[in-house]
Amino acid sequence: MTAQILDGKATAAAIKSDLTARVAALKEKGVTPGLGTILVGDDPGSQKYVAGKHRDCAQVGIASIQRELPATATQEEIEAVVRELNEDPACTGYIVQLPLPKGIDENRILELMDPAKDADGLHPMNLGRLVLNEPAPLPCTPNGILSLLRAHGVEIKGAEVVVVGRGVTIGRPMPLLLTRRSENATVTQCHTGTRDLSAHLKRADIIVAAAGSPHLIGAEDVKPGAAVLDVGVSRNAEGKIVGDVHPDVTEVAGWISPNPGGVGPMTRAQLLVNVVEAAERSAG
Ligand SMILES: Nc1nc(=O)c2c([nH]1)NC[C@@H]1CN(c3ccc(C(=O)N[C@@H](CCC(=O)O)C(=O)O)cc3)C=[N+]21
Repeated sequence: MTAQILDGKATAAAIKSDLTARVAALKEKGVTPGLGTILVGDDPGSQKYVAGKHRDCAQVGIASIQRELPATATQEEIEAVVRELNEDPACTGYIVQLPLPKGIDENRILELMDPAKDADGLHPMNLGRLVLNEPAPLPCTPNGILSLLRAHGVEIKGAEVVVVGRGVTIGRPMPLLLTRRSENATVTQCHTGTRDLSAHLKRADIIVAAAGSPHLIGAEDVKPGAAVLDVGVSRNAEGKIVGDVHPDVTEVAGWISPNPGGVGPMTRAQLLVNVVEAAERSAG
């Protein structure tokens, strides 16, 4: 058996085409959504992701507001830019590209953001709302994963889902989204402290691999027919993306997200969704 592709590129393109119409409708009401990005330092990966986000914005008609600071920027300098975007009416949503350089208090920066402009869904207020089942912008990668599964008709309701990883952007919020009544999945969260990862993986109908550990998951770990989402982004010596999922998994899985071309484009599409929804809320 060869797994069917969870095509993030195509699904993201469909989301963007829907957003293009919504942005046009907002503009007729006199509202232009604007996405701000704060990029600190010169990590080539981060520069590439941020550039991709602005390319997406141009495609759907969202204005771009780019702020770049050197790797030597101080906590105060970064906070000043956060305050500036909080005040800027042209900026309807923004993100602080993570990770920030060593020595910067990331959580303090995130707390300073206006939660109404939090395009990533990572502000503590919005993560709290997610825990409390209140409406809030949702974290982009977990929400992008759900959109990708839905778009391909993969059943989430009642599924056994194993999430590998406990990072703030994916691993921690992912189970919160999956266990809402609207999704009704059963979730096992695995991490580096898990005793027998393979035993958990073998039971999964859906695997979300967000450990950042190259080729952690092999064909022998996967139940035939399972849906496997490869969220890992490690890089090899040539700078090419190496996922958490070994290529052999294609032979046993029912569904697999390519990497690149799977979850990455969905993350970016979901970011645009958050920006447009925030602008629609403020337009009434
Ligand atoms: N505040 C914040 N929000 C984020 O959402 C955030 C972040 N910080 N820090 C880093 C991670 C990583 N991330 C990716 C987004 C898109 C692709 C993406 O589109 N990847 C392309 C390939 C790009 C390539 O070839 O390098 C793909 O998978 O097809 C990848 C990774 C967002 N992140």
